Amino acid sequence: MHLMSPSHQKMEQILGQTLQYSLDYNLNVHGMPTSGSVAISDEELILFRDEIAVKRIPLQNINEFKVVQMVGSGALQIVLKEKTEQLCIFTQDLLPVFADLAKMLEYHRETGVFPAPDDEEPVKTCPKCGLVIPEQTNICFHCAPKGKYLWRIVKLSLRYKATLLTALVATLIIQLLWVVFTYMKGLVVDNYVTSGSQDFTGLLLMMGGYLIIPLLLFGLEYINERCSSYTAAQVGRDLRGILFERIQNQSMKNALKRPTGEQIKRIANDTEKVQDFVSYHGKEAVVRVFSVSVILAVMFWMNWKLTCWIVLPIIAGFFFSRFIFKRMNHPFRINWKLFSKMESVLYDILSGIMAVKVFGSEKREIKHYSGCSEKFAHSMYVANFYWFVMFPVSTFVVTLGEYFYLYFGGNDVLSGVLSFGKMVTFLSCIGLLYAPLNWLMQLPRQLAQTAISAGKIFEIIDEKEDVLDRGNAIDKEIEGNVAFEHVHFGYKVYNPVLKDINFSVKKGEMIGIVGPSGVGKSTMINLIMRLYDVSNGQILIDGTDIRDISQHSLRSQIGVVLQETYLFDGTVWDNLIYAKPDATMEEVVQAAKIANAHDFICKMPDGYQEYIGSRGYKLSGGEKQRIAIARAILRDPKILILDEATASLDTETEKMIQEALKNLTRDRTTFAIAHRLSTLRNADRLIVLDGGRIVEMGTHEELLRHKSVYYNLVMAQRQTSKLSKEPA
Ligand SMILES: Nc1ncnc2c1ncn2[C@@H]1O[C@H](COP(=O)(O)OP(=O)(O)OP(=O)(O)O)[C@@H](O)[C@H]1O
Repeated sequence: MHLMSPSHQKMEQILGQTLQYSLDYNLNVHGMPTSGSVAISDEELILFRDEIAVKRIPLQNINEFKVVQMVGSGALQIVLKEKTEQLCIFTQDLLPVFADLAKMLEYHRETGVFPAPDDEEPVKTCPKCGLVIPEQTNICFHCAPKGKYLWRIVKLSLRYKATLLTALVATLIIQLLWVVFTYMKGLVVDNYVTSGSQDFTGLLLMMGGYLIIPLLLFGLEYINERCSSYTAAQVGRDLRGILFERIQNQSMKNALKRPTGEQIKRIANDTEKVQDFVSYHGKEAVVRVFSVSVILAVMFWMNWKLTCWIVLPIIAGFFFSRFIFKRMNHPFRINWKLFSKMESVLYDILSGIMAVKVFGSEKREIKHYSGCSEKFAHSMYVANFYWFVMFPVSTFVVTLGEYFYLYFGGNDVLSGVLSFGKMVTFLSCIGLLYAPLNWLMQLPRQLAQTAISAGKIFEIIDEKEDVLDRGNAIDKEIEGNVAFEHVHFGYKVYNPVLKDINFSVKKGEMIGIVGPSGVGKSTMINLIMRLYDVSNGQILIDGTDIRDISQHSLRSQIGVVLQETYLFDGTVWDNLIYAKPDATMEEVVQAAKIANAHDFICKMPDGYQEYIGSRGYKLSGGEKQRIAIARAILRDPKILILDEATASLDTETEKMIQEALKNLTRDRTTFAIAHRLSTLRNADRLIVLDGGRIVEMGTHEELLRHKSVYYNLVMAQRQTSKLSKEPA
């Protein structure tokens, strides 16, 4: 449930009835902070103030719900029979949430149905803390279980148990060897230096034995580095693979809700952070904790009283870092967001470099990007501020132990309780102890960053898909009969674009879809391709609901030519065979010939192997379009979709492309959208949309005779064409 205040259940208890929605407002009439909620049950709207129901209005008495924007705030209003009443006021950030609530209530008023919050996500608030979840995320980062994310990374790394454990064991042995090495130093001092034994041979043997340790350390370091790097590289690869696959398979709705730059950041940058954690920080954390435990055990064994003086400040330091760590998450989250924003802006500017140049907005974009960069730099400083405080304070607190030791240990040596060699060994142990401790004190910063990156990765991986293959979905060879039965659709369920659409098309028919801009023509073909699922009703292909056909099978039998053809960075050949990777040379050339593309391809210096650059920038609009048609021909689709396929072309090129399209549409079910109505004159039938509904259907001549919406559109276009001297 998304429209649910944190006190939703409590309000249900107070009222003794189930609530459909509830939302908290936060300002009183004077604009001062207050706490209250608006709750909607099946029958009533109830206004709560400080958990007391202060107003109850039957829904049937309300004629309209609306949200008005004020200076820095907003208000929810209801229109009753005689008056308009302001129900509550809230801060600007809650405006979208309340606007969604108002739309959903309007939808209920018109249809009697409460849009199910699980069908749609108009507003997302965390049920635990009540904070609004940002639109492009599905989790509340305030409450997200950071430890769980880190644990999932560990589990992923366990796929490479052998190398991971080898690295871990090698590092543990390295740490142990350092302890032995240090202990031996004390033995040398006590037995050979301060004892006055004059045993030079013994000293030499001892030093010889010493040499084995650095040699072992060398070998173990090599094993450790090799295994760690290997494991990290594999985990990074796996994570990028899983994430990329997930992003590829997500629905259009999910794909569009995050800026591209942000998705790139997640795949490239966040997986790298996780990789660093696996290769270094995660494993080292285990090893350093182990080292600290072993060294402390040795020290307690040697002299527990002196060790206590060392341990007390460490405990104080530990609690201090814990306190700071909790406060570091929020600034690092902001820092992540600003970095992601900076990447998105960069991606947007670079992708639209043509528009930037055309509008001469270089300076504006430089300022725009610098602004983002500046904010990011500031957030980095703020995020690290806690760290600047924590690190020196913790280091000071922890090293106090060394001062205590020097004083009390020195007293013991002077009073003969402790040997000088033991004191040296103990001092070395303190040195050994502080090295991992210092490292561990830096860990919170790394953990905070890794947990945020891991959270962002798992957020996408765990995302609930809204367009899924049904359990019994089949791969079906389709013929091309299409039927819409009572189809309703809205990108937001309470904001319908298409309403009760009914028609059926026989295989091989050509259907033109016409209507004013924004009426839902492209939406209709998006539904045929199942880029979105209908909100109500069904679309049948050869009598089967398209939700029962696997998405791969369905889309592989649909060909699309859009107004804006997307060509990938590569050669003409690469782009042509994108539609059919196993196409032969003959098939490709044949398709290019039918699409009237072969001649211009052959005129290019490298012919089919000509490199056409990013988005095919070396080609003209008409050439790109003919490549797109050749691609559609190669695919040999049963259903063809032409969305403004000739809109941006001059008359000469359009003629050429119309010819190519005629070849393409033969014997295929075709849905064509075109604003230039003359291009649809030959369609078998035209579907005319207005206000989200089909208002007319028939041939060009029939609809002209009908003298209604289509007739008016044609006349209006003829009028404009006369002025511009273009064919209508
Ligand atoms: N991904 C989307 N998310 C939310 N709303 C959308 C989305 N795509 C389109 N819309 C809205 O749906 C409505 C129908 O859009 P659609 O593109 O289907 O219209 P159209 O008839 O094809 O328009 P045009 O002729 O201008 O291309 C518009 O109000 C549009 O703003």
